[in-house]
Amino acid sequence: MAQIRIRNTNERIEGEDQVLEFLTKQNVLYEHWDISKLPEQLHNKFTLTDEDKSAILAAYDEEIREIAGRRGYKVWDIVALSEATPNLPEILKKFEQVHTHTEDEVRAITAGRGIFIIKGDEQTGYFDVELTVGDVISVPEGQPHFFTLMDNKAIVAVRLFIEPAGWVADPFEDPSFVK
Ligand SMILES: CSCCC(=O)/C(O)=C/O
Ligand SMILES: [Fe+2]
Ligand code: NI
Repeated sequence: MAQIRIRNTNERIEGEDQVLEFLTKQNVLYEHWDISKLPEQLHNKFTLTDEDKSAILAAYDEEIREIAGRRGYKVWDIVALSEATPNLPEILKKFEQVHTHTEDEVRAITAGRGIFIIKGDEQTGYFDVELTVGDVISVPEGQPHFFTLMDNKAIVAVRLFIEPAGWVADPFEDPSFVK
């Protein structure tokens, strides 16, 4: 279950209802998928074969098609990051720049952990969403954010897109943001 840390105040928000209420107020979709649907051998696997990726997409086919139908996503795939990922530092450098997308950024975490740092409303400022397995998040189009890994340095997520071109990030210069 996700936990929130508001960067300006260091306030933490925990608990399903409180996290859902906070993220909903910030226009960030937050849902859950049942992690027990994932074949056990994939629960902590971060270097995935194409068969592994197909098995994850098959395990969650119903959930994928339901959210895709509800929110208009057309394509989906798997992203897996770990210390075994070639060029991980370069990949993370890109993800760790504040950026926006011209469509929702939808991620369903199926293994590991990761943090989305999202620009909230004027009063809130930037907040961390610490995601774990089963968490599903959608950062709305145009909302400034960035992503980084947590201490375990590994994550697997289902990504859903409207645009077949997939992941396109537009850098967002934010003088108000200090890392
Ligand atoms: C685990 S999802 C990788 C991060 C990503 O795709 C993105 O756009 C971050 O903002
Ligand atoms: Fe992004
Ligand atoms: Ni398990």
